[in-house]
Amino acid sequence: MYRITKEFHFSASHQLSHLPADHQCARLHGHNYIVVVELASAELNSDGFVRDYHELAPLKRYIDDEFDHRHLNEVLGHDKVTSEYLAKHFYEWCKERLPETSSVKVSETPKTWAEYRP
Ligand SMILES: Nc1nc2c(c(=O)[nH]1)N=C([C@H](O)[C@H](O)COP(=O)(O)OP(=O)(O)OP(=O)(O)O)CN2
Ligand SMILES: [Zn+2]
Repeated sequence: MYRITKEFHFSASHQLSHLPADHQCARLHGHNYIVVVELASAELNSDGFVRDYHELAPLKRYIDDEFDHRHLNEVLGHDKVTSEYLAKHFYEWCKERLPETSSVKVSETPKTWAEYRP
């Protein structure tokens, strides 16, 4: 199996309002998010690619237009804007457009990663 990844960055605010009021993440705050999309295939295409990295450009546009410098509770329309939910959201967006999508990882801080891999 061949696997490729590409990384995307955005900055956004969120508020995990469902958490107890004394939890730090119940307060409005922000992160410099990193999204890593993985694509997998048993075969390479005639160019020797799983998929040309350039074909992930629509994801960059989607992130820049809809997520960068925005409030994620508004973007996703709910308050459980965790990295787990974001990973699933980006996985589903990519899978619809790029069937080789195999997982998405999201980082909120230099020490944390959440992955969605069905
Ligand atoms: N499983 C998850 N746990 C938490 C998430 C999440 O998305 N998934 N999110 C948060 C907060 O939004 C935020 O990311 C805080 O993370 P945390 O690592 O607790 O923050 P710190 O940088 O302050 O951690 P320290 O290492 O303690 O300084 C919380 N949990
Ligand atoms: Zn947070």
